[in-house]
Amino acid sequence: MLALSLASPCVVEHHTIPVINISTFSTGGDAERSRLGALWDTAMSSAGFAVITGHGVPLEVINKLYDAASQFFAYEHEQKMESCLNVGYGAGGYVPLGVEAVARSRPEGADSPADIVENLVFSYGGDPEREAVMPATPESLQPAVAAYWKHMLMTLDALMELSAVALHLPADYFKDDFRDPKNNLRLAHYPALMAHDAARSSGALRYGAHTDYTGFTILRQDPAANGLQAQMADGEWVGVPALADGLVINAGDLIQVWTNDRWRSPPHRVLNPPVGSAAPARLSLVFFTGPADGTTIEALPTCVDSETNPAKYAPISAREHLLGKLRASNTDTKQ
Ligand SMILES: O=C(O)CCC(=O)C(=O)O
Ligand SMILES: [Fe+2]
Repeated sequence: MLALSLASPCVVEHHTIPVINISTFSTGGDAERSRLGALWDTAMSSAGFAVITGHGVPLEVINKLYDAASQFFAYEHEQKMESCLNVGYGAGGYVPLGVEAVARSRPEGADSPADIVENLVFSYGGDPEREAVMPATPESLQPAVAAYWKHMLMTLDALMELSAVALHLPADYFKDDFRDPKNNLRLAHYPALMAHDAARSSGALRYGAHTDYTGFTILRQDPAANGLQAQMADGEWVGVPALADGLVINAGDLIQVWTNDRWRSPPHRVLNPPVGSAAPARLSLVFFTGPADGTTIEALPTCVDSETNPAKYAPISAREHLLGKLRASNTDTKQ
């Protein structure tokens, strides 16, 4: 089917990102669960991206985090830097503009400029005792992170069960590996851009082309400012719809390795709005997920066959894999 690009109205796209309503997965009978599983398998095998609706995360929970994060990013630079660990992206806390260059995580992007983004990152559910940094203000931030995280865990459980059904594995196949999952919440603020902003003419993107490193990413794309594009297997870049009631899901590298290339970890990027017109700020709520650190990632039993489809990757622990990616993607790689 042909569809007009969201990013550029002049470009005709040959692919589209599937939108899947998963509301009947938990309550439906076997036939309905298999139907959704088949849709999921097709989405992850082709685009590696889908937009889910009917996910059950209340809009109020999403909006509270969006509002609290917006308040944080509106603070003066000095105040935000009080939450910065100065160790690059990956350790938690505030990461100012100029530090992250995500495209450097791929060999073809080794010389990429820094992304036009600042981040606030959490790794432990917003628990002030465990987070490396939990900003004291705005006061609404900590409870908003904790509530959002709780709903992300429920969404993650549903996605892993849906994936098991899609791959013809027992529905609880991933339960043990996700009892103590390794998740991160990245609040990503792409500042408003002036019509002829210097960063834009230097070739920098809001977020350079990359793949995500671990399991599924659950992304709340700003409904007021799209810009996310996914790359299809034939090289075409396709706009990912920013639906107010949708969550964008994409498979990360560990999913591709785990499924022995049955599912794709697709490159994706956040384009700048066209030069010449001012662009509003954009705020993404990005929840990266993955199995427990010690999980060995090797071809799932339904994705490998010693004769017809041998394993393509050497086994690797989830932790080793993530550390390698993080080392490559900070502008100061010594950190
Ligand atoms: O902000 C977005 O839309 C995408 C962010 C992203 O790709 C990421 O955080 O890995
Ligand atoms: Fe990403």
